[in-house]
Amino acid sequence: MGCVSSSKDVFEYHYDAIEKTNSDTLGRILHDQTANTDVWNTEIAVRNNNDLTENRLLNIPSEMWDNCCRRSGSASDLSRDTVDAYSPINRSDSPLAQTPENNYMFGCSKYIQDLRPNPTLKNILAVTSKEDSVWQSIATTARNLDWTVNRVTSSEEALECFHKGNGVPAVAFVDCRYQNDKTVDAHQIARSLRSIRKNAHVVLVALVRKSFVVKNEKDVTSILTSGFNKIIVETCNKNVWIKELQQLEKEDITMRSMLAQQDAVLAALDKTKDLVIITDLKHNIQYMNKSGSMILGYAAEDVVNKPLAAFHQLGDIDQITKKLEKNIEWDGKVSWKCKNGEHVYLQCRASPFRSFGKETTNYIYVQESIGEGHGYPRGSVPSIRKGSYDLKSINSDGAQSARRQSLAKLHNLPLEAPITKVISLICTAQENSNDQVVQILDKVVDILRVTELYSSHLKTENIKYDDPVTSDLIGALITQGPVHVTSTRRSSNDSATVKSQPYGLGIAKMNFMASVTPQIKELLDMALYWDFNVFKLEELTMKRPLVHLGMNLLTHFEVHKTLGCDERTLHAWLTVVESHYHAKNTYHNSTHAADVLQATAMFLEKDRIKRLLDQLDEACCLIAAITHDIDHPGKSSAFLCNSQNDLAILYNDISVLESHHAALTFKLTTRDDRLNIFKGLEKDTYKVVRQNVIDMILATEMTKHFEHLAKFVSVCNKPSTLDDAPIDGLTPSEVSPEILAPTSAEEINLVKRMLIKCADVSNPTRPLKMCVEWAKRIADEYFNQTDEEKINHLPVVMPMFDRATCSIPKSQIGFMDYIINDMFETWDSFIDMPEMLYYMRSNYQYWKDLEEKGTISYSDVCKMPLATTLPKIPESGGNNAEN
Ligand SMILES: Nc1ncnc2c1ncn2[C@@H]1O[C@@H]2COP(=O)(O)O[C@H]2[C@H]1O
Repeated sequence: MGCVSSSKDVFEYHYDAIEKTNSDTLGRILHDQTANTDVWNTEIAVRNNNDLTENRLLNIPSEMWDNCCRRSGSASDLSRDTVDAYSPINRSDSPLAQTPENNYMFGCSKYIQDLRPNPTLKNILAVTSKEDSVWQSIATTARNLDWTVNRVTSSEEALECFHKGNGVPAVAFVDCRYQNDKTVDAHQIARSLRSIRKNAHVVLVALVRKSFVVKNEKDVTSILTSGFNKIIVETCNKNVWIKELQQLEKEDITMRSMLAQQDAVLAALDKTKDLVIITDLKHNIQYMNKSGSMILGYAAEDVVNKPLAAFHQLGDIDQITKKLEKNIEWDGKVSWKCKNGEHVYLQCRASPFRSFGKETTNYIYVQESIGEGHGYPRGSVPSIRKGSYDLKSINSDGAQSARRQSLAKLHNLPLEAPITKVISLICTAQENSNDQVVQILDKVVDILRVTELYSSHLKTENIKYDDPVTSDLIGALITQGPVHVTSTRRSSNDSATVKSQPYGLGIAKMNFMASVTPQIKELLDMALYWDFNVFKLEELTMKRPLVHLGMNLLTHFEVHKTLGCDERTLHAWLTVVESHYHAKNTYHNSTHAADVLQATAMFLEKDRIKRLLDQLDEACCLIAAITHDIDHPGKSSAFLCNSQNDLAILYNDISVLESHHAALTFKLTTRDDRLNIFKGLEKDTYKVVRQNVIDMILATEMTKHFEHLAKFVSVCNKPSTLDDAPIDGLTPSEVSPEILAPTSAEEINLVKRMLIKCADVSNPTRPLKMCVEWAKRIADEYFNQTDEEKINHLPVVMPMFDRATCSIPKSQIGFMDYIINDMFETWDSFIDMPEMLYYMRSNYQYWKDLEEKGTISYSDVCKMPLATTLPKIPESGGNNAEN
């Protein structure tokens, strides 16, 4: 007894034929007789024509099938190993299946292993008009093996069983022994059954007489062609039926279960939003899922058997296919051509797939789509794009795939951050753009995705400085944390301890100005001119310029009223604050604070700023200016880090000084009601003030200079009025108000940061006399630091700032070139302050001239007479430079 059945049977049968010479079944006779051609060909035809799905599931591609069948004429060619390896049942045990390439996308062996045949499938429908001993033998054996057996006596009844849908038999035995039996028409049953899709997986067995297979090759062919899977020769031998039924259960029914499972997998592929394409080895598309059709607009028939390259936009598909041909996975972006001529740019992972054996059998392309539960309209690509740009840099291992998923999820969160909106807008723009633009925009998106969006990529080591002094200065200013960390020596005299100086609270008067000398009063009358002489004030007030200028300007801006405190508190606060500036510092003392306050007040007077800021903003700006360097030790943050100062330890080497200035401001102010200028504020208002003041103080940190500047330029550099608007050929009426002055809270914050930053380093834009004085003072402070570093064997942060050798003009030219000039040009275009720019430019020239003359040292500069070199102030400028 034997049979010719499914593709797998062909191999196993073939193997049996090699192995066993003692043939006792007709099947083997059948094989022997037909080993050479027609029946095999017919069998293949049945497979390929009637049951493509099965062929795919069995993982025996037609070329392999062909090869093996071709070889069936010389059975000894086929080694046992090869046959075993091809056998789905044996494959998982075969050496081939256990090779390391199991990492490789391997085919169904795993699934076959995993598969547990559904016990409810063990039911047989016997279709025969005559219940003879052969049928009794089949039925008894089957029931003993736990099969359910039902019998019907006509074709109609048989088809009825399949049409009703419930409990459709897994196996149908059709009696084909009686050629003239009109009640059971085997061909009709087979054809009707196969015409209904849901019955495609039923195992149809033809029960025939021995003479049928021995003599009628044509009839064998015809019965297989009509849709039968197996031909079994009649027998009453129960052992034969046991073997047949076991084979049916283990193989045929298992195969049917797998087919059902594959259908489920295909249905799942059709439900996924990812676009999946499978090609053969020649890169012809074999399968594209529904998402593919939805996104690209093609029906499956449009693409199947077409070369993949026909649906690809750029020529780089070759690069992908070449990788795949070398069995290398490929990950990257692919531009697919849609049916309507548009293009979709998707992140794709292409993998070789090996269904069996050692060779690749297919290539699988999965394009990841992430996002909303939409019904895949063609325009739904933004969600896919989101995935695509997130996934760009990701390689091909599983961990990165997981990361890809979480990134994708992150981007799907309803985050309302402006940057996510921007990215979303860019993605929308990409949809209608050509590839070149898409690629450029992808790069833009990549840049936008970085967290430190506005931090400058201008690193110390990347800047080409004109000279070493500039290199030292700018490098030190824009570098965070400790420098020259090679030294492990600890400083023995950390200098940043907070030293309170004695101060008197009782002197505050309601009318502070009444108590000051006429000279001071006269000077303070000029407090809102750019050429206000703060050094004169320093001198007249015996180094207490901050209290005097502070009272003058804070009352001018009515800060006490805004804060709800009296002038007495204001005065007490200023007194305490000033006392916490170190008078011994040549630069970072209360005169510098007064200078920054004065510049801040001047900026606040500008129309554009007035329009933007309310009184609370003004108060915050003035308070931040007054306190921004409180308790400055006269050494840089880098020095504090290098010397492991307590402050550096407290603030983890991050924004050490600025953090300290801000923290001390609030500590001092709030610890004593008599000087607590915030006491009168509502809790929420206080929070806002605190936040604002801290933000502005921190903004003075020079390591963030380029970041703040870039942000300001990109966000706030718009025309202030419609009259200023005619940019890019637009007339004022054509300019929408949104592109004018900044309005959002964030934009206002940027303006305030820029304001205090400019005030903080405005000294090179002051009248020459003051500019030079500041330059000498800062250089002196730097020299002191260098001296101290050398004495204490600390890393020298700015070695060029050596009292004996340093070129002051060079340091100023460098400072202006890298920090000041661009910043003030930008600021001037925002607030319109020509005198500031005028001084800046003429001062720059002054330093250039000095450098040319070789007047470079600190003492040289000190000796230079300034009066004669003072420039003329332009019309709108100050009038007080010589005070
Ligand atoms: N005229 C100047 N020449 C060189 N450096 C300066 C000058 N003015 C200010 N700076 C530096 O700029 C820094 C701004 O922040 P700080 O006030 O903390 O410290 C300041 C000095 O280090």
